[in-house]
Amino acid sequence: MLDHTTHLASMLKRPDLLIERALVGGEWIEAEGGRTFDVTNPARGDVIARVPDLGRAEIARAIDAAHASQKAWAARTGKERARVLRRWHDLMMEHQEDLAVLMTAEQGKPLAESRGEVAYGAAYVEWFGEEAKRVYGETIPGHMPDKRITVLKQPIGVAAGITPWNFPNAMIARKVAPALAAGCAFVSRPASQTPLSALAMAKLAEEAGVPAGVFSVVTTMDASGAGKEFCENSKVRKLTFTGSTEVGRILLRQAADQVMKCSMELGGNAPFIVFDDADLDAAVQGAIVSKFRNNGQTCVCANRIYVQAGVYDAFATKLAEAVGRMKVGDGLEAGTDLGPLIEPKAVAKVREHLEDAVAKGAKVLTGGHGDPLGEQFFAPTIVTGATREMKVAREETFGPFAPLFRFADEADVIEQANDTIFGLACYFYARDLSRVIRVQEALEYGMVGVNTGIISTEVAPFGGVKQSGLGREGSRHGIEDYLEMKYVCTQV
Ligand SMILES: NC(=O)C1=CN([C@@H]2O[C@H](COP(=O)(O)OP(=O)(O)OC[C@H]3O[C@@H](n4cnc5c(N)ncnc54)[C@H](OP(=O)(O)O)[C@@H]3O)[C@@H](O)[C@H]2O)C=CC1
Ligand SMILES: O=C(O)[C@H](O)CS(=O)(=O)O
Repeated sequence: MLDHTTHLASMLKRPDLLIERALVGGEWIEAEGGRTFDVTNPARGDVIARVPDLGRAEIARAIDAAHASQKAWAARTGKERARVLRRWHDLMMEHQEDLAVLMTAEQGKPLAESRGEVAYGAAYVEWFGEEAKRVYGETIPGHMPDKRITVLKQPIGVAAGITPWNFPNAMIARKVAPALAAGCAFVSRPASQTPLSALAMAKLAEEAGVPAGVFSVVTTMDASGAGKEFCENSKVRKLTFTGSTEVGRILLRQAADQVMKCSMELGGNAPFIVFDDADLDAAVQGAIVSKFRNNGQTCVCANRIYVQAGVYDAFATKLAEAVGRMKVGDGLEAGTDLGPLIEPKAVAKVREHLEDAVAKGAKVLTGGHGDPLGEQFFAPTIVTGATREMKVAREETFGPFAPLFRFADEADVIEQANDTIFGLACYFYARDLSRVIRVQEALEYGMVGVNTGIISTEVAPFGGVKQSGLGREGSRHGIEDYLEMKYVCTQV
């Protein structure tokens, strides 16, 4: 008899990558008592998988296995760990299509974006495989004739990660890869909406030679329970989280009891600024990719679009024309630019920000309504006349809603752009060199796109300031969060 997985499995070259088990200590297990939760396709609403709903006892078993296997993994040379990570990268790319189909099925993004995300996640694995060979210590000239000083870098031990649904592959790769490269072991708890990508990645990691216990994936509906186990279990020495600032605060409070090392990639409220000397066509393309990638469901999306008065109308017209050409649809269907939002509450957030803006004087230029395809689809929307009194000026929309704010001059827009508790990404378009230097220095953000709307890459330090997070992921800096520094003073 056909079951709920049949249709999706039939789309895969490797149907065994559609996994309904959790990976705990090298074993693929069901939950105690067979408890499961459904994974649904946000475009169609159908159940595509049922995965184990683990409890804290099973999560603790994964942590125990990580603790038991970590020292042997750390004892391998960086070169040996690099070889395993390279193989994992190669397997992810070899199975890019299957991983992309699984991602679109569970998250909804267009297949082309899913393919891109798989390559992006694999790039982090490749990058940190290379970094595994470059964990350098240092020697320091002694402070006394009979003293010798060295500094060692050693893996922190067991790391635990909680990741969101919006990038179900890359957010895991961006954490697991540096951890394994450093010699740590890792327990991953993916978002309940999108566990399939993580489980498939774990299968390929196993095939690449990651030893049993070094990388576990614990699926559970009890996000809070998983977070508490990670923060309270004395075997865990590192917590890494990507998600909302609200949940980040909860985890930081919980982690404080063990003074646990934390990395936090949290919410954003990115300003996208178009000065009157900008290349308007380039700015429109940058706004499209920054605002509508993943249907606006990224922490680095343009959330507020500021346009200088002299080019406001021209920019608005061009942007509306470009947005009008975007196709809303099922991510698995060719030609789709914008899939469904992840769940009904995400559509409700878009409607809330739209209705609030209109009530406070904004005008809908395009969109502003749902889509006949279903309740989780929403038309890409632009409003003009946005002001700082509106909710969208202070809160992350996380959807296809583009408010255009008009500004007078540089000082005006810098003040508005920085008037937020967030500080993750920002973007601006200008061609005057002095202005570019002044503005990039004045914006209070961890990442700045200058004449570009897409900045994410494994070679650069990704992260925010203020309440957008702690630490950096990617680049040569990203591995430091999984290392401890040890100072050795030797009497000679
Ligand atoms: N910085 C970023 O990249 C992201 C930012 N966001 C922001 O967060 C908002 C809400 O999105 P949402 O997905 O709900 O983000 P959340 O922060 O609520 O969820 C992110 C992850 O944290 C888990 N989680 C939720 N509550 C807890 C808890 N108490 N302890 C431990 N883990 C927990 C979630 O589990 P589960 O989903 O299973 O409940 C999920 O895996 C978005 O609108 C956006 O503003 C969201 C995603 C990514
Ligand atoms: O969490 C996110 O939104 C991602 O970090 C954005 S990106 O790294 O894919 O740009």
